[in-house]
Amino acid sequence: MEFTAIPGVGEKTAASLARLDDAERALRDGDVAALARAPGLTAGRAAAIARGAIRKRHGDDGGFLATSHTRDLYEDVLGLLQARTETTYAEKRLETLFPSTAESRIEEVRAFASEAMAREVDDAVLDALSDVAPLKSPPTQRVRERCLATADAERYAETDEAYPELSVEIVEDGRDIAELARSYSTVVVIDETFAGIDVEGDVRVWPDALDRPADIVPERLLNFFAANRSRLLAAAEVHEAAGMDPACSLADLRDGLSRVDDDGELVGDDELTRLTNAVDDVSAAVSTAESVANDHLRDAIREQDVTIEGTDFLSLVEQGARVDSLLDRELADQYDDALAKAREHVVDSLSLKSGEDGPVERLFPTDPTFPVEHREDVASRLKTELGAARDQRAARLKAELATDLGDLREPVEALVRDALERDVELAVARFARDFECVMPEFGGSGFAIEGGRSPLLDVDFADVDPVDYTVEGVTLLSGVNSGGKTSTLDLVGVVVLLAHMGLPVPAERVRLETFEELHYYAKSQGTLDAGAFEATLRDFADLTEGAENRLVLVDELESITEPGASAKIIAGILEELDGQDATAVFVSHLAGGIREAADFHVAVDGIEAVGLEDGQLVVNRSPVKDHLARSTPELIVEKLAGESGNAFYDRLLKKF
Ligand SMILES: Nc1ncnc2c1ncn2[C@@H]1O[C@H](COP(=O)(O)OP(=O)(O)OP(=O)(O)O)[C@@H](O)[C@H]1O
Repeated sequence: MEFTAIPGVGEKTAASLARLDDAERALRDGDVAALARAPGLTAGRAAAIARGAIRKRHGDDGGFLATSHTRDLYEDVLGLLQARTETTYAEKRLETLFPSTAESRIEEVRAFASEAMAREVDDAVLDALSDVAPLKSPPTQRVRERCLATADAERYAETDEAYPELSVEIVEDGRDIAELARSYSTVVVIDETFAGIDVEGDVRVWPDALDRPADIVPERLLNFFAANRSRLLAAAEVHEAAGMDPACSLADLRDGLSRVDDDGELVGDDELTRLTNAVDDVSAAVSTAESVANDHLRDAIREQDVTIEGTDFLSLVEQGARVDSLLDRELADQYDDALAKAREHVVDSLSLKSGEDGPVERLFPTDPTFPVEHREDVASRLKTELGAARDQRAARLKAELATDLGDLREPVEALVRDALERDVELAVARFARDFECVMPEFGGSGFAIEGGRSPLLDVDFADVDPVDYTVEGVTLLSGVNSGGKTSTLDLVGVVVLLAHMGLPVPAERVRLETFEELHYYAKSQGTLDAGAFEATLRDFADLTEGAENRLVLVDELESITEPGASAKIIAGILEELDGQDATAVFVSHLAGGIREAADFHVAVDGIEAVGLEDGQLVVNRSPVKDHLARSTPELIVEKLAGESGNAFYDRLLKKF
């Protein structure tokens, strides 16, 4: 695949994507986590690239979000979905859902969303999901006790790249290999020519070394699983709690993970623990054994009546305190006992097995001496032999575990991905549940919303009054202050955006046209100066051109300039739109003036106050079709006219 063909992907990003193993799959699935593994790509950029790839696949030019306010509204809608995720992955993945004009794309997401809405939202699943994250690659860890060797300079580079954990050594002959075997516990020679070589030490000739990472560096797999332990266990839990079909045996996964600690070291093997402890305890055991022997001898000497011949006594006096011969003669048996006790202590405290205690025999001098001192070279030999036994066992166990984990390496990617994707589905399911959504139907012209409730209102969703609103063609929306005109435009915008994203909408029923563009203009913050007015007018001039089936939502455009001029401008824009088959809703308090200025019959809908209750307006939130709603001042004057006997209010009311 030509990555540069994706909108927004240049040469540099394409090169980065090419370094991924599974870029095409990741682009197809919108797998932002996998894309973000490409060097230099952030999760946000990965989502943008995934969007570009989707657009390209569906032939969508990406023009739906036509104004900055439309884009803001999309961000708000996306935020509501993202707030219902447990994982950062799902948060980013939701960014690959965008309003599209391509029917195939809308259909694709609708199929996904319909399935998602059927998912049960279970707290245990959400709990487990909060600990799931994309699998990470732990940093390369050097392994110092093993090396690779080759006489072939070409294979050297390849091997060095394949095994960054190990030293790769260039050798010329058997002597070089023997030399390496003295420095490393294990030497793996990768050249066939050395097959059958006979040198001392652990030397293996594996010409297929490049295909055997689990044998050569089992640590790689162990570290990977150790680093991802909590993510993997959480993904396993998600599968169980949600009753999903896991990509690998969860029992095997848990068993494998129980055999390695967080540092990638083996755990759970008693024999390895015994050997590891023995190596660590050799010095302490030997020194305690020495004390045991000396204590025994001291007691024995104390209790012994020593008869000493005159010549011996003379010799002692003349030669200094050499008592060895005396000990030999008088306490030979006791000395043997002392050594036996000392050796026994070493064997017992290190839990040595037969075959491992060879050096222990030679640990103390057999000729009687006092105080007894151990032989350091023998103690160190004991430590080296135990260390070698430990390393061999660890290497064998690591290789066995790496083989078991190796079988799980690929499936766990899918295991975690499936769990993360479930979070995306559950976000959609929770959104649909929280805002009582239905799947909209596409067809006809304009839109028809029944029982729509905006999730963006500043009141609790439970307190939002349902709104019915149908528009075909171009219409003005009039209504009392704070009646809900802006909220109605927001509702229409939200419903249309969600529908074009392929998602369910917060309403009882919705039918709508497949729009090409959504132009939404928010209320301007007040009268503009001449320059700003000109710029705004240019913006609106753009509105009069563009895709035929566009939806235009404009909130109180009149505030940009004085009412008379505003009415004319709005009338002019409406005329253009009316002639182009666009759908448009313009919120305005100037319906009368606009009608007068327009050269076609402008439809006016109205959000009406049905009365005043305790000084508060009681509003029917659903716009009434073809009805110019009375304004708040009119309602208040009417109220005063009815309540007080002052004829002024009656006269005033007639002016409305
Ligand atoms: N459908 C609804 N259900 C419940 N409350 C609503 C609904 N629509 C609007 N409101 C409430 O009315 C307030 C005013 O709504 P909104 O700003 O949409 O009115 P408006 O008609 O645009 O006002 P203005 O004429 O001042 O521009 C909202 O902040 C909200 O509290």
